Amino acid sequence: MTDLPGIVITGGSGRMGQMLIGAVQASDTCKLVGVLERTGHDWVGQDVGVAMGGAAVGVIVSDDAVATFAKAQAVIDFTAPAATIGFAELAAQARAVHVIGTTGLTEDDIAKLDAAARHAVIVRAGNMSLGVNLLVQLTKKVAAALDEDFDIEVIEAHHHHKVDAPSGTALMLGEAAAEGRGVSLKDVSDSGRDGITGARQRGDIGFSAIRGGDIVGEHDVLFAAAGERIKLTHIATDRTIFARGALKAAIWGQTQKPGAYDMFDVLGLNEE
Ligand SMILES: NC(=O)c1ccc[n+]([C@@H]2O[C@H](COP(=O)([O-])OP(=O)(O)OC[C@H]3O[C@@H](n4cnc5c(N)ncnc54)[C@H](O)[C@@H]3O)[C@@H](O)[C@H]2O)c1
Ligand SMILES: O=C(O)C1=N[C@H](C(=O)O)CCC1
Repeated sequence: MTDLPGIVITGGSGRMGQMLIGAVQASDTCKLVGVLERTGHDWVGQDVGVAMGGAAVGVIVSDDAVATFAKAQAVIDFTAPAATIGFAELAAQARAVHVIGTTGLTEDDIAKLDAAARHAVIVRAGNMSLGVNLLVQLTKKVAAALDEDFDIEVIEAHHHHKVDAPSGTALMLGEAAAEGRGVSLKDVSDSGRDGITGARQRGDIGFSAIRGGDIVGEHDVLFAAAGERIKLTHIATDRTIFARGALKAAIWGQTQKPGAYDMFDVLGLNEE
């Protein structure tokens, strides 16, 4: 039991943080060694089991990343971009695998993570579920099979607390569609339409975001042509699908060399 990889969960009180704590506690492949929250949060200093409304589990929520990461073989991080960038350097110093689910990262943020991955194992994905990662592959294949007579639109829906758009998943799907078409998403991306936008440009990949209620996460990739439409869909109804993928990544990362990885690597979905 004591040889199991020790996991630290950052942002422990969050929607994903609580889901991840539950998943680690229920797992027989890893153990919970630390939980981090931001300074000033009312969970800091409390036993995490008690903070979550149950019995004490012997793990006190901390706001000291250096001391907490020192106990970890893996840090699972679903927080916010600024926090994640800081954690990457500290996880690398602690030689802990850094599993990143945080979305809304800029190109500059990703460059910083790639720099940290020269010395550390980092697994990052905008969506850690098996279903979405399969959908990404399907999207690439369908986009490669169709020409620009088919307009590609990525439509996503999430709960009303979500702060970033397009979602990390929508961007993964858009990247896959662009790759299938042999173009760069940067050159064809069309998001945030409002007002007199002009007609749709042939070859563009469009994004639309819906925010409402408690929607966990829904994604459609629409291929629309004259006379026919194809729609690929993923619907998440339970956040455990993301936690399951993140735990898998944390365990998988234990045997990898430093580098920047994604869930395709973890799930063995990379094509030859
Ligand atoms: N990749 C995936 O599969 C996946 C799935 C779900 C959510 N997400 C992403 O995960 C992130 C979190 O989502 P959520 O719904 O759990 O959000 P949330 O707001 O419920 O939780 C975020 C938590 O991070 C904490 N936090 C922020 N800064 C911190 C810091 N410096 N130190 C410690 N803790 C800090 C907050 O206090 C909060 O508890 C978002 O970016 C979301 O898009 C990714
Ligand atoms: O709830 C969220 O926030 C989610 N974020 C990820 C994204 O941005 O795609 C994955 C789905 C849930």
